[in-house]
Amino acid sequence: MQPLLQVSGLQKVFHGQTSVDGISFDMEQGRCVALLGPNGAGKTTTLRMLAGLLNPSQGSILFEGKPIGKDYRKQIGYLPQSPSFYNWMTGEEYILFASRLSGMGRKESVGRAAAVLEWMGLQDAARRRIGGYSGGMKQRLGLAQALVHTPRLLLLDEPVSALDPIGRREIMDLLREIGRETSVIFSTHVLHDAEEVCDDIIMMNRGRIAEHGTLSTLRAKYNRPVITLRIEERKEALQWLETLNTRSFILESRMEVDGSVLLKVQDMESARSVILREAAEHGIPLLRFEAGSLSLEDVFMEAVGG
Ligand SMILES: Nc1ncnc2c1ncn2[C@@H]1O[C@H](COP(=O)(O)OP(=O)(O)OP(=O)(O)O)[C@@H](O)[C@H]1O
Repeated sequence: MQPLLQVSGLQKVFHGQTSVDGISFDMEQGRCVALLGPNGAGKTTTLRMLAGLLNPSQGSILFEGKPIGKDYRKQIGYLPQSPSFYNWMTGEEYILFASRLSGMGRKESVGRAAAVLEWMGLQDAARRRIGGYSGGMKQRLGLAQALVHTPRLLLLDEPVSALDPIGRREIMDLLREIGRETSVIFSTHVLHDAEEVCDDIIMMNRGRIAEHGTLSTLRAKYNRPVITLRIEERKEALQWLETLNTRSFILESRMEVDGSVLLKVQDMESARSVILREAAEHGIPLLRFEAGSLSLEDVFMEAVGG
């Protein structure tokens, strides 16, 4: 099947500074893709190029196999990071305005605006001025605006980052629903949000793709055994921990915020038996011993060099 989107060597340079540095990826129809990365990674710039709002310095974007052209804007819905609204308009007027801008006829606009406002839970507020909406309501209105013309691809720039926990939950629940009906790319710097709604993750850092794959392939790829250990802070125990760090079966160790030590090990079975045997022999007061594997959070931190 032909990918919905084929991005190849996409680059954006602003005043000699490269913000997006030759990224390439394909996106299948019906997928939800999270563009995940820290501040300044190039997510907004990428989304603006994908939305056709910014010309790439180099590279190409093919939508259903064709270069993006005049009609492309009708195929996509875009919600910018900080959408601005006309506060004097009512929600309904704004959505009708957005639908007309996207080329829909008057009659069709009216029906579709009502449907999308209801879907976003704004039917009761539809005749109120946007100036009186909460942050969460404005974001739902932004989603309604992006969805009103039934786009084939929805591009959402950090749709939950400015919201309080309740607003965030509302939008995340809606995103999961929307993802069942439409292909979605949304940017976030929060891994948990990406995991919650998306099938695929593109990890960006410094304008490049650091990792790309489905959640399960990324988890499998980085499925390295780790042991988390916490001991009572006694001199002999701490000395033992220091010697442990120098052993060849430990690939890497890191202190966690709660005082635990996270040990990436070569082989779980042998590492576990050595550590437990030595702890028993030396009478090390273990407070925590946990055998597991790297979380996607660790993968993300590794990929972005955190
Ligand atoms: N219009 C512009 N002119 C000059 N530099 C820009 C412009 N837009 C973005 N940049 C720069 O490009 C880099 C990437 O910015 P971008 O906003 O795409 O990152 P981001 O991943 O979306 O980050 P954030 O989460 O902070 O929004 C940054 O260094 C930014 O300063």
